[in-house]
Amino acid sequence: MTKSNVAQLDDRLHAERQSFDKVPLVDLAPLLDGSDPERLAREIRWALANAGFMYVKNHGVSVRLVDETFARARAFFDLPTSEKLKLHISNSGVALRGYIEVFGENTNPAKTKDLKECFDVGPEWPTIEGPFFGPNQWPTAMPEFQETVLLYHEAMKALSIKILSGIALSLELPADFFQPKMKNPISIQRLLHYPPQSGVVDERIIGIGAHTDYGSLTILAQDSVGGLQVMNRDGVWIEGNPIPDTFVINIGDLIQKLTNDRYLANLHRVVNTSGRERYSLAFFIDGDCDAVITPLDSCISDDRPPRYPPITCGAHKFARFLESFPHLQREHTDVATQQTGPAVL
Ligand SMILES: O=C(O)CCC(=O)C(=O)O
Ligand SMILES: [Fe+2]
Repeated sequence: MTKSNVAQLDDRLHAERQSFDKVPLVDLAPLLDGSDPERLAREIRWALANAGFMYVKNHGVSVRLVDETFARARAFFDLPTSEKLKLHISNSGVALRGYIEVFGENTNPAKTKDLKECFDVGPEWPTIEGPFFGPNQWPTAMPEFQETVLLYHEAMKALSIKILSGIALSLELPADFFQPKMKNPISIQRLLHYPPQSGVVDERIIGIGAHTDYGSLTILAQDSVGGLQVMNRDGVWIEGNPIPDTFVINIGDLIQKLTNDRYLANLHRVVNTSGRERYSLAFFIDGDCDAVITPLDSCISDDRPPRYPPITCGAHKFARFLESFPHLQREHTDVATQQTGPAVL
């Protein structure tokens, strides 16, 4: 555990939380087999209100698929940089798909540069329809890479729908609450590689800078190396050490807004001082591009008026991307804010 020198929860967010010294672990079996969804809802409620993070076990995703996706990711990042740069995200026009080199995206740009490289894929979409829907870029010499990554992305989408049903129950909403706002949701499957840092770590360069995630839900698979850290209410970084056969789940800004701060989109970062290469697979899902997020009635009271104005998923997400992608700052397009008939979340 390390005391933060980077960022703190603001006072309003800080005051309402209970502290934790390890990220809670939640068994998804009672949700998936229907045996005790209420107990699960209570566990999710505690985890998301206080940590914004939880490990999940008994998630039903094949270990083989996870292992295979890690193997494909390693093979991809082992390609020469010149090959990877041919698939650079800036080549995909306004669609945010492809390769991002070390320091190419900085998640906490005022404080740190990100010592990571990554590759982003989304739902297959033949034409460019804005930043979140467009054709993917693929390494043509690796057809098995495309096949496995798309399968993994589908498995994550299916799991996210189940977890979101548990989150809905934890908020005393119907299990299918999120469904009408997720007809064609924004989702990104990201593969990440963190080179190790050795010697004296320059605090201005770390694997991924302190940040909150932008969307609704993130499902993270990490290898055995470690380095993920999550902030508790006292400003202490808690290690999110790898636990075999689990995923790390966290919520992003959109669920914090939806719950009027009852649930926390928490700060996290990666520092890889293990001496080994670290790989992770991060899946992000939001709502439909035009779904409007507005605080739930059940999270509003006289003492707690709405803290967030309504915003569409697409507009929020694109604004956050603009902060962290230098190439977007150069070629800014406001296509994400074009909307068609908003659905209210
Ligand atoms: O690689 C990890 O462990 C965390 C990645 C992450 O926080 C992100 O991509 O938003
Ligand atoms: Fe993150």
